[in-house]
Amino acid sequence: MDILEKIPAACASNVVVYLMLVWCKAMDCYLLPMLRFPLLILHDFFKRWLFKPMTLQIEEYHGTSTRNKVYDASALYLQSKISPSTQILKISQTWRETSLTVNFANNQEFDDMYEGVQLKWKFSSMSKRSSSSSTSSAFKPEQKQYFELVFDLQHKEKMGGNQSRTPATFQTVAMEPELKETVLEDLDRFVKRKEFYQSVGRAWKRGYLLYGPPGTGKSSLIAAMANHLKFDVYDLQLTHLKTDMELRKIVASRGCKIEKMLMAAAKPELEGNQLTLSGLLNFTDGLWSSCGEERIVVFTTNHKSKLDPALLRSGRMDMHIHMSYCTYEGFKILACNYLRTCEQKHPLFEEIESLLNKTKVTPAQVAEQLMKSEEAEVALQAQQAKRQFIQQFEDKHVGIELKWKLNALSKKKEFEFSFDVGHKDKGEQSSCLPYLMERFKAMNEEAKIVKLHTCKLRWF
Ligand SMILES: Nc1ncnc2c1ncn2[C@@H]1O[C@H](COP(=O)(O)OP(=O)(O)OP(=O)(O)O)[C@@H](O)[C@H]1O
Repeated sequence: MDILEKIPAACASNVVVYLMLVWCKAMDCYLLPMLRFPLLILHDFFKRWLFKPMTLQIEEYHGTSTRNKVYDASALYLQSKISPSTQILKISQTWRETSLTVNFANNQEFDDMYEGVQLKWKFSSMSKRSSSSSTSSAFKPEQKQYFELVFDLQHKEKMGGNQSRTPATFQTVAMEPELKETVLEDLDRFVKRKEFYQSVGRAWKRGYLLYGPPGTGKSSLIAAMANHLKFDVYDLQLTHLKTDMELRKIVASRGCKIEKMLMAAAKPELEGNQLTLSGLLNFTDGLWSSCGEERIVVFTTNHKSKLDPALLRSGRMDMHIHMSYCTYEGFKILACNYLRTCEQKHPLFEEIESLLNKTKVTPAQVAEQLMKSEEAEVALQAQQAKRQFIQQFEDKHVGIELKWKLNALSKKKEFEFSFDVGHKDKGEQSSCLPYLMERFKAMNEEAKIVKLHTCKLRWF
């Protein structure tokens, strides 16, 4: 009886196994091949839908004649990607060459992978129209060659596509606390006021001018501003641009691709390049009107006085921020950054405060000293010692404005003394020594410990 009951169950399980085998066979032989095509289309569709490309363009030349190091490094790297399976290559050999030169062919592509991110490289080369009217002897490449590196936008941070995000923040930038507060408030007010700008019929944009000597933190402040607002920075070295056309192209090609952009444009003095004032004004004004999102432009210069007032007027440069030499307040921030002496006041601070009041030293110079040791004591002593040995002063003598710098750290213990070249006759070397010796006497004690070897004249 028991056996009779089990027979239908065994048959049923056999049938199920048989049906499964038939199903698998059918899937393998008929259904999967039939589904493959629609599945591929679906896969492609979703991939394309989800894939937002980010392209890094790496040109061979920066400006007109300076080679781009990133291009050379990319070319070297991609040489290693040439394999027996590479389908196209450009081969050449001149009469003088003994071996073949292998190069990339136009539009040649390479697939690549970086930390799990799918990459595509593309090489492009195009002939440039040579301007026969040009009389300049400067080197001008006949081919424009560049690589494009494409990856999904979502991997931008990993790929370092956001060049702007340096670690500087408002907390780490050494500047006067009130000025820092004013800049922060101004930025926050600006980003909150989209409707306000619309209601008064103005483009939603703000311009800042950062001016001051090299190494006072202008670039650091730009990074801090971008990090605070989570904006992308587009860095533009105006001295590298040769024509207004190049500037216009930048606005047209890149300007609007970056949402929430902070454009940092360095050195708008227009000295030594062919950009014109109207080109620069069109650029700043055009940048706003061509793009809908909020825009911030920060110009940086070491010489505000050399800028045209038209560029400085409110509406173009709304806020002018003077970045100056290191004050005691700034020093405390740097000491906190580098030595973590944020809460406590080190016994050497008082002496350093009085030395900072007497000398001009940039935050970059202070930071360099503080980096020399992780030990607060050692770094602060180095700081104090350096302040005693490097001193810069400005002075006036027989109606001439003078700058002098005493550097007892350099091997020769030299003393630099400079004045405008127009006063060359009055300031000749023979008369500068007695003048300086007299000034030494009037100086603080630290200056006296330096033995004067040379009086080096520099024209500026
Ligand atoms: N105010 C500052 N606060 C914090 N760090 C600073 C400051 N100024 C300079 N530094 C340090 O010195 C380095 C150089 O400074 P930075 O490039 O910001 O100066 P800069 O004023 O932009 O100079 P340049 O006019 O030559 O472009 C920075 O990387 C930073 O480490």
